[in-house]
Amino acid sequence: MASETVVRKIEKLRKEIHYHSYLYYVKDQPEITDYEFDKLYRELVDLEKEYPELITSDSPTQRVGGKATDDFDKVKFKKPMLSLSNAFNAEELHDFHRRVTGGLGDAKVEYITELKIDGLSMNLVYENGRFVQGLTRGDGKVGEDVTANVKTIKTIPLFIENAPKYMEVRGEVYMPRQSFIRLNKARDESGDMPFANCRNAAAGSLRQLDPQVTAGRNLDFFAYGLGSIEGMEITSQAQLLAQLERFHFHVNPHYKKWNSIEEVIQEVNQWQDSRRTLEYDTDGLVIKVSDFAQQERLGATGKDPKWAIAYKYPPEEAVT
Ligand SMILES: NC(=O)c1cc2c(N)ncc(C(N)=O)c2s1
Repeated sequence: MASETVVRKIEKLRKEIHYHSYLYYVKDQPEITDYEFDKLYRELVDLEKEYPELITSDSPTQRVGGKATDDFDKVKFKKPMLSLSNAFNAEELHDFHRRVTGGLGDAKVEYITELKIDGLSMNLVYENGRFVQGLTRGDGKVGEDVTANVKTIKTIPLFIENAPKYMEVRGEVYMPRQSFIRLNKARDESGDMPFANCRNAAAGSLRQLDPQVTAGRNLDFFAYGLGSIEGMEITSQAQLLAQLERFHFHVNPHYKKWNSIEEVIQEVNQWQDSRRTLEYDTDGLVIKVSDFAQQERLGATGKDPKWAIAYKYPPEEAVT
């Protein structure tokens, strides 16, 4: 039976490895060498081999631990995942603004803009800080349980310090462009059909039946929202993004706050071309009323929230 010192040693190693993984994969600012990291990891693997009863699902050694499955369980969301209505030009953004100010009795509105990532939306469930379940969006009411595959995504924290009792984090799983190009080259060489775009490649990689295959696809995740939550008070989208960063999630850095729809329109125009320099595909910008109380007041019609809209860029001409 493991002694108290072994238990403490294992917990210390896990915390260190989680932290250095965050620095390496999320911040891209490692503080130790790969050699030192590998030594810590090897030490934990050896201790867990010696004391298997101490292995927990949130240990960094359990990222690629799941077994292959032949289908995914379907799970009902506590809080449905809404979809976004679209705007395709400035006039439609003015219409959105008129609806928002009308619905808020002309109160002052702060907007926040975030890049719309071309991937697949996910719901990640954390209980007392431990990652316990990853669900695809599905139809917004029922998602598919792809937990074993989600665990292989290195920027998704398996354990969060000072987390609330229950928290659902929402965001986008995506495949960086460089990984997409490498994957299609390998598929071409092995005679497999190439994926049409990054989004299809991410969806195909996440819905793999074998987590070992998913682990090799270099998927990433941008956190941007919350599902059901207990034990944490957040009052705005801007505050939420800052809190998700403090929880060590990968948060897309290009979010900005604005006090007028005219500034939002300028931001939308600014990204029209410059988004092509990013390392991942985007298909627009998401514009949200930042204040959560104002979001509540505006509510949602059916599936679409009235406090957010997606501005969509025309699809890029496919490179022939
Ligand atoms: N369907 C949705 O509600 C969203 C979809 C997306 C997406 N693909 N990328 C970014 C965000 C965001 N930052 O809010 C959202 S929100």
